[in-house]
Amino acid sequence: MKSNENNEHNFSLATETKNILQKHGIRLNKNLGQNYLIDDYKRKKIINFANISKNDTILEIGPGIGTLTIELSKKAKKVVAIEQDKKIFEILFERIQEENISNIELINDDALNVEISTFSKSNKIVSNLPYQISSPITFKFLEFDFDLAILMYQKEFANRMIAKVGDKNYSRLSAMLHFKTSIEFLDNISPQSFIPQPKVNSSVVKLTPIRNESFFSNKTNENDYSLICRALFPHKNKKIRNALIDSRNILGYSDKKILRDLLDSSPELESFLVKRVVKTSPEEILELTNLIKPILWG
Ligand SMILES: C[S@@+](CC[C@H](N)C(=O)[O-])C[C@H]1O[C@@H](n2cnc3c(N)ncnc32)[C@H](O)[C@@H]1O
Repeated sequence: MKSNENNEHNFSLATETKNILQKHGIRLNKNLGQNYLIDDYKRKKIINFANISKNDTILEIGPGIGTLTIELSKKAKKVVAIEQDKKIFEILFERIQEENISNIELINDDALNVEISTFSKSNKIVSNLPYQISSPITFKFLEFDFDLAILMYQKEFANRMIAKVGDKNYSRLSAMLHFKTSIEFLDNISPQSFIPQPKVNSSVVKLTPIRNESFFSNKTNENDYSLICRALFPHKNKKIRNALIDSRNILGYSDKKILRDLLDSSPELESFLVKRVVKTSPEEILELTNLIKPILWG
């Protein structure tokens, strides 16, 4: 077992990465999530998970000095890579020129500010994400029509994405992602696979968007569902009735008694109100949203 684990690492990338950073006098910036992959074995695995062909255009957020980017460009038709850090962008730009690579489009910007039309040039996403933007960038991905995404997140975040109803990690994130994408755990990556070593473990997951959006009917749009999730999940171990009352401001009620009386006077809500949030599936939250909407907001 131990020797297998050791075979699962190959740090040949470490010297190359350190040399590039040293040559340009770069000190990596923790605030930008700059932990660079130095494990060649894990790099190969991540790229293989994406099953890339010459028809694929790959979106990469945070290419850094090109650790994944250059390998991706050898397999894909094109790579669109968005790097926020100007100095790091320049290093990668220079590498691409020196190696005469013509199929990487490199953009120097905050990925959260880049138009979705730029994202949608790609059909696959492969990224070792900057963890500080995990949530907004994941929701941004879900605004366009891609085939699959292979993404690295902080392990705890990945666990919250994957968690099912009743799990201790079941969260607003799990409930929000549930109707939009299927999520598969692929691999764990330990801090030794990066420089500098992060204080957290990482996981690689695969997202496959769910394209049938009929679950959000005219009656209940996604915003209503999202609002109810925002109200429920800060109190996920409480019963729905108490969670809603505690989150009355989110629901637009300042008076506790008015909201409590409204909820208690609605027989159709009765069976929901006594359930614990953590035991309520996304389908049930959707049903609750449908019922509660006319009661709370007319
Ligand atoms: C975890 S590192 C990954 C680097 C490289 N892909 C690797 O695997 O070694 C994340 C990269 O994202 C960049 N970054 C951070 N915030 C960003 C943002 N909002 N938009 C685009 N790039 C960002 C950082 O500068 C850093 O280079």
